[in-house]
Amino acid sequence: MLLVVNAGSSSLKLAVFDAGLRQVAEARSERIGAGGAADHQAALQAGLAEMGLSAADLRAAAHRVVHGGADLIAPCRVTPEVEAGIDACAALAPLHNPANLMGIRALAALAPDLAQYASFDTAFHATNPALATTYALPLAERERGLRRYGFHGLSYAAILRKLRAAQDDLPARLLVFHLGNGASACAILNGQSVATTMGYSPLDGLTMGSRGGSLDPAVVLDLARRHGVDGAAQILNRESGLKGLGGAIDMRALRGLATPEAQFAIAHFAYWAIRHAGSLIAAMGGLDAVVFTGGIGENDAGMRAAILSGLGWAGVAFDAEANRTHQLCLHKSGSHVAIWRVMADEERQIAIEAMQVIASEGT
Ligand SMILES: Nc1ncnc2c1ncn2[C@@H]1O[C@H](COP(=O)(O)OP(=O)(O)O)[C@@H](O)[C@H]1O
Ligand SMILES: CC(=O)OP(=O)(O)O
Ligand SMILES: [Mg+2]
Repeated sequence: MLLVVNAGSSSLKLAVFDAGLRQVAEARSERIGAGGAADHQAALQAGLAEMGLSAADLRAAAHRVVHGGADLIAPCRVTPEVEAGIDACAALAPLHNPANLMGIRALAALAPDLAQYASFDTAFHATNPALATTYALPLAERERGLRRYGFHGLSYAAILRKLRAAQDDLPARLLVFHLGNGASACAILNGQSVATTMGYSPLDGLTMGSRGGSLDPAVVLDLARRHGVDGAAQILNRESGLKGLGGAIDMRALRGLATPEAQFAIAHFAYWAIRHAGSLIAAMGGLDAVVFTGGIGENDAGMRAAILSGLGWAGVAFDAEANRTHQLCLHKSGSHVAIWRVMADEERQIAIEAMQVIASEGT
């Protein structure tokens, strides 16, 4: 059996797949270190116990790793070198990579002989052209790896897999919104990522739960001068976005608040999703289909309606009743653009990728 570990900064999602890629168990723990499990190792142990499994039952484990940098662009076995590579990217994804490493190390402590694999959120965007990934910075800075990478790639890859399974032809120009706690959008042209809203780190792009999305770099300089680099990082990663504007990270909580600030935060989220969509549609030279995924994209009909209403100019016409009742197909008949709601499926994607690596090892 294959254990998939999706370790977040304060959460741990586990899923277990059998050799036929059937999901046979899952467990989720939240608020690690803040009222939940004491640490990731305790959460892992509790999760395995909840699923009635011990480390001895497992054939392998596979992890979501958010930032793989320029080198880690394909799923692989976790070796000391790979661990060092993940560690080297930790400063670029401070909410994610340290937690991903904790998951890997916690499991290694429980089961030292277990084969572990990693899949990278950045890998899907390795097809972006240099024009899209290059920051117009001096060569010496670019050579240090300052460039756009993009994230949520496991979710985007899962969407393509599901669309391919459901229909013969992929739409040529596909815009996907992954709207969860972290949020991004991606332009997928002929099945390949060509542009995405996140950049060097998962801070860029859309308004998010506690990250503000795109802003003028001079704002970062100002924050760093006033609060120091660590203080600025704290503000940008944990105190901005919906939390900074509306007082709650969580979209459901924000909708419950119903204050003018909360309303403004929700409107800001939709407005910037539409603005960034315009840029992504331009990068593809038009639009044939839109997909929503992630906790907000899948469940918040009001947010979908707000974003789709702002994309009428691109030929998007949605069926309000289908949207309100969370159908999988949301376009009006006659819409030039198809609109679908697709469940995020990062865990199965990680399992599939790990199985492919295992098969290529011939073990
Ligand atoms: N029914 C719902 N209505 C509005 N927002 C929702 C709903 N269900 C979940 N969400 C939002 O989805 C977000 C979490 O998305 P999710 O993809 O689970 O996050 P993560 O990035 O941590 O995996 C939160 O803002 C949460 O409030
Ligand atoms: C990359 C990223 O932002 O991930 P998440 O949505 O899980 O925070
Ligand atoms: Mg997520």
